[in-house]
Amino acid sequence: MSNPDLPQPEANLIINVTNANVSRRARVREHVNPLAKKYSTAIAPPVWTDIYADWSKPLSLDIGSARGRYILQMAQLKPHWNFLGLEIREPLVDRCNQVRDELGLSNLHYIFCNANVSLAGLLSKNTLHEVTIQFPDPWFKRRQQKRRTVQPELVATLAELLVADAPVFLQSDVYEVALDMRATFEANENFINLAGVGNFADDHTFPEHIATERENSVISQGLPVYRVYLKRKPDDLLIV
Ligand SMILES: C[S@@+](CC[C@H](N)C(=O)[O-])C[C@H]1O[C@@H](n2cnc3c(N)ncnc32)[C@H](O)[C@@H]1O
Repeated sequence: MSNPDLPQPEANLIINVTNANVSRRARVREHVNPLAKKYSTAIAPPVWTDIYADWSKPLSLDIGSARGRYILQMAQLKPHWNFLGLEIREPLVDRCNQVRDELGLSNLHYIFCNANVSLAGLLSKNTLHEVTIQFPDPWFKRRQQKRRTVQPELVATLAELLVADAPVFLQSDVYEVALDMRATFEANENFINLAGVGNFADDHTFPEHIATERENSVISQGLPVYRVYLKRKPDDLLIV
């Protein structure tokens, strides 16, 4: 596997991500353990109306936003939406918000936090319109799998925060991780796998998608990507 922190091919880059702001890369650790004590405290939610120019726009959440390029581009492609990235490596978040400011984007924000600890307290119920979890850290060893981002508690939180019919898009190049993410969402009765239970999604099922950094790297190496596309059930079918 290539190191996602190294510069990756940018064949699909169509949006304003200048060489200047791409090349000033923050130095960061490759992985952090989300179960470490220093990541165990939930952060206080910001005042959202201070963060976004228009908080009434639909909100798209990217969990594990890393260097932030995916939502940086999506925020420019879809100015009628707000975009939020959650990332556990603080220097990346600082750099992302700096780039956001340089580009003057008022519909984009990144927060340093452990999503597994902080997400539940960050947003109110039914305020989230879309979520993406793309190429999460794989944590291959069995004893380390509790460190994976997609856990039943996170999925239950998302079921509460998402609006009815909101899309959920998951991707991984690691088959076991994709299976695990799919099974964890399918085990929660508030989500429907649009490809049918036990299936992965076809290639381009998620609307208006721009490839992430990791996705570009994997595709350029000719490796497979496993995708899961789900929807949060309508409210009248919600199980609480
Ligand atoms: C392999 S990178 C994928 C980056 C990006 N989504 C992409 O597709 O290019 C996974 C990211 O998730 C972050 N991460 C891991 N656990 C996290 C957690 N509990 N909360 C927030 N971010 C987390 C990691 O620091 C890393 O930046």
